[in-house]
Formats: sequence, C-alpha cells, structure tokens
Amino acid sequence: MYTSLLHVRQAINFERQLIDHLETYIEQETVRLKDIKRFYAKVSDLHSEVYSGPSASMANPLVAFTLIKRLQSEWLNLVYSDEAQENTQALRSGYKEVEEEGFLPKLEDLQGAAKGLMRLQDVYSLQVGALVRGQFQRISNGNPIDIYSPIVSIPLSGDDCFLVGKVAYEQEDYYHSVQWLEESVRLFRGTGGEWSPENEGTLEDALDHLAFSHFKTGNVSSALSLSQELLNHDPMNRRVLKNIEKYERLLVEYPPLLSANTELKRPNTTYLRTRNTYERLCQTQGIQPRHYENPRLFCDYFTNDSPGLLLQPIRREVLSLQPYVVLYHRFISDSEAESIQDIAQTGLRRSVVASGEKQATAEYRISKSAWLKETAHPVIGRLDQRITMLTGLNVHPPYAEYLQVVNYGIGGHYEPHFDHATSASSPLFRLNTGNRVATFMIYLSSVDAGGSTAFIHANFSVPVVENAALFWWNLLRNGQGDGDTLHAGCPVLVGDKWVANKWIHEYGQEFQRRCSPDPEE
Ligand SMILES: O=C(O)CCC(=O)C(=O)O
Ligand SMILES: [Fe+2]
Repeated sequence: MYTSLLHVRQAINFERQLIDHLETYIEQETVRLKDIKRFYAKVSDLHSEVYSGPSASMANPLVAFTLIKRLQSEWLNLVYSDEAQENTQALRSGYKEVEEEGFLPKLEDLQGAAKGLMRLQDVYSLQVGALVRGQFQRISNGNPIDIYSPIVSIPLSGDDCFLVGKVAYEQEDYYHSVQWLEESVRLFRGTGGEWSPENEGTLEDALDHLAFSHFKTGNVSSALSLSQELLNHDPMNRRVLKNIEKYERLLVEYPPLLSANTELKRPNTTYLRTRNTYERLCQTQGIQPRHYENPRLFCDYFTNDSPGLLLQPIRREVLSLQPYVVLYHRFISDSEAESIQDIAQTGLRRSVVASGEKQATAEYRISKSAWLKETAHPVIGRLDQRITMLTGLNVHPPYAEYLQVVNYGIGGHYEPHFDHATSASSPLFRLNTGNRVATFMIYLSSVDAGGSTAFIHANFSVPVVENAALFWWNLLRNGQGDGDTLHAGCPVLVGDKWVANKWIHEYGQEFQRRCSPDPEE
C-alpha cells in the first residue's frame, strides 16, 4: 500500500467501515453499562435506605426474598454475563470482515511508510521536531523556514514517533532512532506515561530503545540517565540494572570528552555517490541557467513541421543542450491525464528495476506502475501519435515499449539512474530493438511539494509541471549511453504524483536520428 498513494487513498474507505463497527460497539457497550449502573443504583439505594434504617426490614418477607434472589441469582447473572464478550466478538468479526477484503495495510506497509518519512526528513533536511508538530520545516541560517504549509497539520503522538524510531532501531540505524525516540519519550512523558488501548509502545519501551540507541552512538551518559529513569518505572528489571552498572563503569573508564561533538552522522544507507548533488537538486530545483544566461536555451511555439500541430503548436522549452532535454508544456489535457490514471488503476503493481538479467523491486524505486497497450483505450493511441508528431520517432512496439504509468507512494522516489541499459545482459534488450534511445515522460498530475525530476550531472532539476512532457535522448549518436542523463525522481514530499513513460528504442528510428561515430555527439 505504501508504494502508491492511490492505494493509501482507498484505505480511507476501509477505516470508514471500521469506524461504523466501533460506533455499534460503543452503542452496545453503553447500553450494557447503563443496565449495570441501573442495577448498581437500585442495590446501593436499598442498602442506604431500606437495610440501614431503624426498622427491621428483613422481617418483611418480600425484602428477604428479593435479597436472597439477588444473592443467589442476580449477582451471578451479572458477574458472569457474556454480553461484554459478545460485543467484543461482534467488533472483532466486523474487523475480520474488513481484513478479509485484503486491503488493510500489512506490517511491511507500516515499515515502508516509516522509512518514507525518514527519507523525506533526510532528502529535504526536515526537522523531526517540526514534523512531529505536523509542520514541514528546514533550518536555514539558524531560523526555521516552512518548506510547505499544510492546510491541516496532523501532529504525531508519542506512539507514532516510537514506531518510526523502532523501525530505524531494528535496522540498527541509530542516527534516526535517537531523533525519533527522543520525540517519543518527550511526548510520552507529556501524557504522564498514561496507557492508551491503541498504542503499541509505552514510555518504558521508548526509554529502553532510546537508552540503547544512545549507547550505540557512544553517548553513554544519556544512556545512563535514561536507564535510571526507566528503572524508576520498572525497579525489578534486572537487565536495566545490569546496563546501568555497565554504563557507570564505562563512564569511569572512559570519561566523555566535554568537547566531543555530539552531532550524529547520517548513515549512507543508499550508497549513492551523488547523494549531496541529488539532495541539493531536490531541495532547490537546481541551478538551471536562465535563458538570458545561456542564449542557446529558448522557448518557442513548435510544430516540427507536422500538419497535426500547425493549428495548435506546442509550447517548447529547451532546458538543457547537453544532455538535450526539452519540456513540452500542455502536452496532454486534464481529461486525457485523468483517463490514463483511471485505465492504469487496476494494473498498478510495485515498480521493478533491472537487476542483472532479471527485474526486481528495490528500495531505490518506490512506486507502482502499470503497462498500457495501445488497445487499452483510444487515448493511448492519440498520445502515441502526438509523440510521433513532436519527435518524429516511431513509437509502435517493438520500436518503443508500452506506455508505463507510474504512481508514487509515501516519500515515493526513483533515485539517480539511467533509463537505458548499461549492461549487455539487461532485460531491456528483450524487445530485440536495441537500447532505449530516448525517454518521453508525461507529468499526469501536479504535486504539492517535492517530486522534481533531477538531472544529477547536468546539475538542474525540473519541477513537476502538470500536463507537460519531458523529452531527452539517453544515447549518444554512436549508440553509447550518455552518462550526463543520470536522473532521478525526487521523493514526493506532499502530493499524489503520476507520470507516464514512453521509452523509445534505437531500431526503427534510423531515418529520424542521424548516427555518428563521434563520442562527443
Ligand atoms: O518521476 C520522475 O520524475 C522520474 C521518473 C523516472 O526517471 C523513471 O520512471 O524512469
Ligand atoms: Fe528514469
């Protein structure tokens, strides 16, 4: 579910069903408790008014009878009533019904969503403290600046933060676990450590995980003080006692340096060599030269001398010459973009990447995608025609792949990659029409924040422009891959990002793109 926002949206309906079941449960339990209270009031009134009075009320056989009846039968019926269990049972079977529909998120979804939050924190340098308040802020020159202002901000609870921290902790990523568990402990302390039935963790759990995370990052004194706090809540915990002894010993043996830099270093889990450039481009939209700085870049109305475009030329914006990247504005209409999303819905599956000779899912590409044949809907053929008019390229299979529609999920992204195959054994060669010579990528939606397309070596990024299409050549004229086309889909900070890719292959374009042995061209 976490890999596609469409499926997150659908989950809202399932929670609605659960709310209905809970409402019924609350109504039934309220009736049950009302009955119990009535009985309690009746019996306690009898005790304060009838039995404690001066008159010997037991002499009244009716009073005596009702007392005996209550003690022999009524209390028993009440105490051993199955009603509470029946109500719980009804609630559980309602939950099971929803569960059996198969659309409730799995543990993998929760962990994936937590990782998505941490990815957004990293790539956009977001402050965890602000995220927890429901705000998207980065510190710039010592001041917090809003990257995005949500209309409604959803603050996170101590348990929410505990869960994110625990996901990091389980990956032995103590850089993130410390930050999220700090927030969790702070929030749990704020509620007085009170237990709530929906929670996964407690103040003690958060203290325990945080103390160990601090220990693992070398912050023994924090590990010690948190363990002491934990011991106050759980004095008989032998493991904590032993840890305290260990931390005390360590502090005597290796006193912490006062000047020690306590700033934690972020782990490089992605092994991206271009991480800094990538993140800068995602945050800033790059240092794309302005048209007046590079007069060879321009905007125009473009027809490609195609009769189909004469009456309605397309707005072309040349973004880069090396590699050659152009943005065609208003390439697709709102209703066409909507149709493509609708047609793709049922076919969406977790996106894969080439892995040796096969294809596999990967952390570095978080989205779902569907392949649409021309026969799926007339709109697809119309788009193919329009691509051909603009580029002059043959986009009929097998000279191009089917249209790939992509929907990103929570913090969904596609880290720096090439669209063309970089090894001879790549599954991309299965069409037997050569490598992917060009990419034609259509933005089918807007986003609220994030999600730009970043060209790493070319040092610019393109914000999502709804209904526009981005075109670039992946191969040089000699057929070799153009290293300058290394590009990425930045994590979506806020929004539901949809794109459609048309990958055009080398064969079939021989008369449209001149080849040349020159490795510079
Ligand atoms: O979503 C984006 O901006 C880029 C997507 C991309 O590069 C791809 O799907 O190959
Ligand atoms: Fe790509």
